[in-house]
Amino acid sequence: MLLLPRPANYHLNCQKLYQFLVASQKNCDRNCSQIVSISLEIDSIDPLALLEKLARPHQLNFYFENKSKGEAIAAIDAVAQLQLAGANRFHLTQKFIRSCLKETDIFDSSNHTFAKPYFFCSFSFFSEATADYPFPVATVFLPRWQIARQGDRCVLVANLSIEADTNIDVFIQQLWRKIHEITSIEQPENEGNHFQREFSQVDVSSIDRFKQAVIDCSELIYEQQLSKVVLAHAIDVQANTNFNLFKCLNRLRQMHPDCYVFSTHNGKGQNFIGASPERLISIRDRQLFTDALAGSISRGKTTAEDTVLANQLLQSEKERHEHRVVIDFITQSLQELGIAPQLLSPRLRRLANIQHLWTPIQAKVPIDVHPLEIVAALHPTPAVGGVSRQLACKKIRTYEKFERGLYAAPLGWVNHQGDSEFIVGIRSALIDGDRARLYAGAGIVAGSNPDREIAEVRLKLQALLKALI
Ligand SMILES: C=C(O[C@@H]1C=C(C(=O)O)C=C[C@H]1O)C(=O)O
Repeated sequence: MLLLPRPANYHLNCQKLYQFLVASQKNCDRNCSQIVSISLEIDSIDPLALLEKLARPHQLNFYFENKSKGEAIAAIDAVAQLQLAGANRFHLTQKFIRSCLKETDIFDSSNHTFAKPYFFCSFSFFSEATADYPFPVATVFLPRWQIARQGDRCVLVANLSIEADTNIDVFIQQLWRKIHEITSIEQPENEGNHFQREFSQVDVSSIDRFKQAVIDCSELIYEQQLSKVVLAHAIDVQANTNFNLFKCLNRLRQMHPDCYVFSTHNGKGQNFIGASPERLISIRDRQLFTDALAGSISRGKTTAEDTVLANQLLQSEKERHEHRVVIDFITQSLQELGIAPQLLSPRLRRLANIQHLWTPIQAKVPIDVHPLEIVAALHPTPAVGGVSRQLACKKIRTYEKFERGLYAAPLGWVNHQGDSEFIVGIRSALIDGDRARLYAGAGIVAGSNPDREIAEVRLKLQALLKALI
């Protein structure tokens, strides 16, 4: 007997759902449960507003938005999750996804791109992290609640566990209640003026240390031991009140509409957030897109100044070399996986405060190559690591006196049919109550100048800081 009426603003055939649940329950043994993934179209709501309303401190969550593409997705709480340490993390994540899908029955009444099971993943830059870093080296989860908006269409996915003795009437009743809660969420009012918090800021290690590292690495490059290494810098910000994550994310998406705004929560109180311009992979129907993004210059204050700077960037030997190294690495890594990449024409990626050299790369993915195999092969590209990869990573460990953690690492999702989207977690911060650690880096190649590299890093950090305070 269903106690709550079915809300009018979504479309679901109750009888079919009932039959699906009964059939799915038959797949449960006495001692094991089955996951049911139920998707339905609902009236358009803001996934960030839902995240704000439903996120709980002890639960995992994930948020991803690209405003210019009109796509946003929030994933809240986990029905299945895996947290890993160690080198085989991409492969083990892939195995986890496969075994989870085997135990999942799918009911989709929406036919929406973001329907059916999606797995949300975050990885750290290195395959080992210091013990006190708050995120594991790999996290993957199938969310209990997922809401996604694409254009003006919105889909809700509930991934729930069903057991042999689950009462299906009660199950459906609880589902209705939750859907009712979700669909009655009020949209937040548009934030007015920036609320200016008081804060102090310190460099995690000194600027002189960063500049010395640039000089030392330049020598290694001169000696041809390395051809590129990306060195990062971090600042610690202490505010007078806790950071309001949702306001920060809202500002990030307004200030950087053409970036991927992201946030992931570890279920223990810390969030890793940012606005990244860099896509590691995007796969839809086996069509892969990836970005070579490296080589930077600031934006001009006037159109004329902006054009002068853009031309300077396009013509700089040093910046072009820094960019070329990334293209070569991506091309070769994809070829080694049996994928034939096609380079699109090089262009500028113009962001609010900075512009980059950008070459989009596309390819067809063979049926037997999983998105996480591509992530494993590409990470870290020389846009955030260096060449040779192994030596560059060793030097990064030597020169950077802080844990990179999730900074510059892959973060994204894989779905039930092998579509996927991963970005590189740059222009990012680790938020912990009233404290934030902000990260940014710059590529060092032959001809790099320590003062200019630190200026570039500061430019990137300032853009992020502006959204947080
Ligand atoms: C490493 C970062 O950015 C990378 C470095 C760039 C450069 O040095 O020109 C440009 C884009 C990114 O590939 C960062 O923002 O932290």
